[in-house]
Amino acid sequence: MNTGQRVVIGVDSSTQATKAVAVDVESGEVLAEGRAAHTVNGTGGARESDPEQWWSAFTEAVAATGYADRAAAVAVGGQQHGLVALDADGRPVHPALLWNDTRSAPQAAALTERLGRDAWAERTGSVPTAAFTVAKWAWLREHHPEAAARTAAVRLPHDYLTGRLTGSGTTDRGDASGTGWWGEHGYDKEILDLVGLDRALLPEVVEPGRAAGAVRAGSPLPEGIPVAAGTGDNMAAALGLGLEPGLPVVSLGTSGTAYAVTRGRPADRSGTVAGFADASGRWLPLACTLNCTLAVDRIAALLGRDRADVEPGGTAVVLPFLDGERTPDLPYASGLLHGLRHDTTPGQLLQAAYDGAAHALLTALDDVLRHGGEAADDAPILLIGGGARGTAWQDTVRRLSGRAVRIPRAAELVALGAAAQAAGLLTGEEPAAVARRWGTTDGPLLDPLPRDDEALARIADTLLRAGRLFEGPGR
Ligand SMILES: Nc1ncnc2c1ncn2[C@@H]1O[C@H](COP(=O)(O)OP(=O)(O)O)[C@@H](O)[C@H]1O
Ligand SMILES: O=C(CO)[C@@H](O)[C@H](O)COP(=O)(O)O
Repeated sequence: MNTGQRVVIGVDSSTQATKAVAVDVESGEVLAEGRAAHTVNGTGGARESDPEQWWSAFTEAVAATGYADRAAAVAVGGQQHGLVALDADGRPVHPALLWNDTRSAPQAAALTERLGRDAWAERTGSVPTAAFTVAKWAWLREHHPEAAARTAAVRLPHDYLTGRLTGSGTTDRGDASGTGWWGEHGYDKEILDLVGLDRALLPEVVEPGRAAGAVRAGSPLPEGIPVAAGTGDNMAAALGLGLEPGLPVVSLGTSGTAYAVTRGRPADRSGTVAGFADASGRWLPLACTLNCTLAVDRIAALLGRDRADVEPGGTAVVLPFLDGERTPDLPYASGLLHGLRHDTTPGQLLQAAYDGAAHALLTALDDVLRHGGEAADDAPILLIGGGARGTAWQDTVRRLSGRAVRIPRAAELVALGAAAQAAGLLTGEEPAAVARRWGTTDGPLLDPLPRDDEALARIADTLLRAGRLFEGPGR
């Protein structure tokens, strides 16, 4: 063992699992990884998890690295938007309402109507959809008023875990920007009043580069080591990639996301692009879909095929909106198959599911770059998340974007971003600079394929004509 070696732990508490990496601060070598799964409960539009289970998974994944007792600093990246409402003893008053829970769609629509799209985009950077915490809090108040009344603290998933480590209520600008009640100048009192939420229930927003606190007793980590602010998982991945303005990222996981770091503050009144803050003082315009790898894997299973077993050609369109959809904003949608012919093959249907899942992300990419004002038309896409390992996903992104694609060899970029934030506390460097020094984007560059405008047009046309099939109750 190298006794002078400094090790940090970075954690990704995502929808399906917690992943932890132990990283050498100097070289960036990932020394060990740990993982523990979560349960997501709910049918129809409901998606809930037990925050206590996140904490158990956190301790299990961190301990599984084998480096917990040697860690010099730690940070947590977490799934965005989830509502964790705690009572005065720090216990959840209700299971956490996750980012992909669409029951809050009516509340999002009512809130959007109340202030108007322009005001939301101007004040918070985003027009709220069902994903945003503000809509979830409004849903909780409406459907479980007794739980809302008992709430003494409102947290996001990464705030909850950071709070379990430090004993303090903290968040950061990146994750706060996904709530719908935070703007460039802090919490928005008028929006909080609109949803009857007391500012005193919210965590302190820790400045980039500052610590959230120190580890207290009761975790596998050494007492007293610094805990960095942490952030939302997409912001953590941006740190983990050492992202510079103009470089587009597409992440293929439970959610699909397309984003870039920008110097300008985005404000898209159409709502396609969310104007998130990043974790370092810049911005992170981002488009997010609810149906990505899980939906395509489900369709492969229905077809009885391996997920890589795709075939080109045909006229079928699959809109794999198994969970409703957020981009486009169709929370009541379900999956749709159109354009089936006698000669359509199962492999073509599976390819159509990949195309349908990638379509919204890749068409939103230009908007993402434009809304931050730093478009680089021919920059390669950095392709990350579990799906980036699959050749069918890689080829779909190349064919529907017309861009080259780089596949970073580093797999756990959210956890690595959290590790870079923790390392930055020790070395005084910017976390993104730490990640660049670690060479986290190294990996193969795949050439672009000619953009398949025909497939894109076919999907766009089906979406347009499906119209009322995707509408919800009362529309
Ligand atoms: N080799 C692969 N090819 C295609 N998809 C993959 C591959 N390996 C993992 N996946 C997909 O990656 C998903 C998990 O991605 P990940 O980014 O870890 O998820 P999360 O969003 O929960 O962090 C799984 O749903 C799985 O379908
Ligand atoms: O809601 C969003 C982004 O706005 C999602 O990207 C969540 O942050 C969940 O991510 P994963 O579980 O897919 O990592």
